[in-house]
Amino acid sequence: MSQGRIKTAVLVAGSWGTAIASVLADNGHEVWLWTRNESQAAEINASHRNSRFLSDAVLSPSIRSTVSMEEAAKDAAAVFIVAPSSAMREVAASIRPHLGKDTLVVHATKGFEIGSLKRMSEVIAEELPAYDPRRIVVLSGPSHAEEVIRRCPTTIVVAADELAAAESAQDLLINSDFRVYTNDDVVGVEVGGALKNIIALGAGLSDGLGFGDNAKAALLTRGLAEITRLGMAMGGDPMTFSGLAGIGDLVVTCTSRHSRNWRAGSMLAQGLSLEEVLSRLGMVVEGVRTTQAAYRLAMQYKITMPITAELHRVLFEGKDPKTAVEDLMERDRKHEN
Ligand SMILES: NC(=O)c1ccc[n+]([C@@H]2O[C@H](COP(=O)([O-])OP(=O)(O)OC[C@H]3O[C@@H](n4cnc5c(N)ncnc54)[C@H](O)[C@@H]3O)[C@@H](O)[C@H]2O)c1
Ligand SMILES: O=P(O)(O)OC[C@H](O)CO
Repeated sequence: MSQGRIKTAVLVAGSWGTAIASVLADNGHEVWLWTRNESQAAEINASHRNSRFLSDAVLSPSIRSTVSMEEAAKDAAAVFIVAPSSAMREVAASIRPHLGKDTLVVHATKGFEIGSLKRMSEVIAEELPAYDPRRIVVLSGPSHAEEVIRRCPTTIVVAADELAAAESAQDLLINSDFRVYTNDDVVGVEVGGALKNIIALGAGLSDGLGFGDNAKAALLTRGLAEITRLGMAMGGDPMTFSGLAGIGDLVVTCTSRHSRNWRAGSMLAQGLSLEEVLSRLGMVVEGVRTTQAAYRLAMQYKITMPITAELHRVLFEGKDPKTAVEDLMERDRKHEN
């Protein structure tokens, strides 16, 4: 069922927010793209470009950018929060005064809050206490902004406890280039989307070290096993990890040249420090913080996550990546399942 043209707000104007704004504009909706950066808003409005994050793309002239949260979110029928996980609490809190009772809230962020280990929908629910948490929608799946903005065929999933909310998000976003499935497993979709970034960092490291295709297939397969173990312990449906937010996103992030997580891993393999890698990329690499969060979640839920644990040692304890792979290969013999 079509909702006709509605006012939408997209927060913030990074790579993924800009790509989602473009899908909404293509579908004929009124789009307000919020950023805290005045020169970025001016560039989007004057030249229809977001040169820092999607340098080759020309944006729809119907996308309007603003630094005013009130202008973006007031009377919006749907608000899409596409902030880095580190900024989620701050951005969600800043919408509170402007959010209508019936506004649809969708988030597309892949990560956990590092201090509390909460999922993003839990953080949003805390910051928007008057909003029905069953209507918070999570958007995830294999989707690089660089391809969505070129209208390459892409499939994603939107999940909410209340299926009607997920269907409203599906209705707003779906078109012939962007196929949107619904799901009711919020936990599985959020956890799958967050944890795949850890494995993508590992895949980049493995590729950077020249370990070849067998090693990468092993990382994806055994990575999916540990994602599924933790995801199920947190309450996710095992089937979700065979879907778009699980294996789908794992494949694209571990194999695409667009992936910042994969690129960060391959740069670490060249001997760059984590600080150098993050400064050279200049965009969010969620897998770094997610490795910290998942390492602690694995202890909390008493789940074995050997790849995550080794990556934690490489990223934060100065372990040599080659030694980490050797240690993974020399673990005690195991039964596959
Ligand atoms: N890029 C993709 O293809 C893609 C696809 C799917 C999901 N995601 C997810 O979307 C989220 C955002 O990633 P991105 O790729 O758009 O990141 P990005 O690095 O391209 O942009 C991040 C933006 O957030 C802004 N920002 C940072 N802290 C802020 C704060 N406190 N307040 C306001 N704005 C702030 C930055 O200025 C920047 O504009 C991540 O969780 C990522 O995993 C990204
Ligand atoms: O570029 P990455 O590694 O942050 O991945 C982006 C998306 O999550 C891919 O689905």
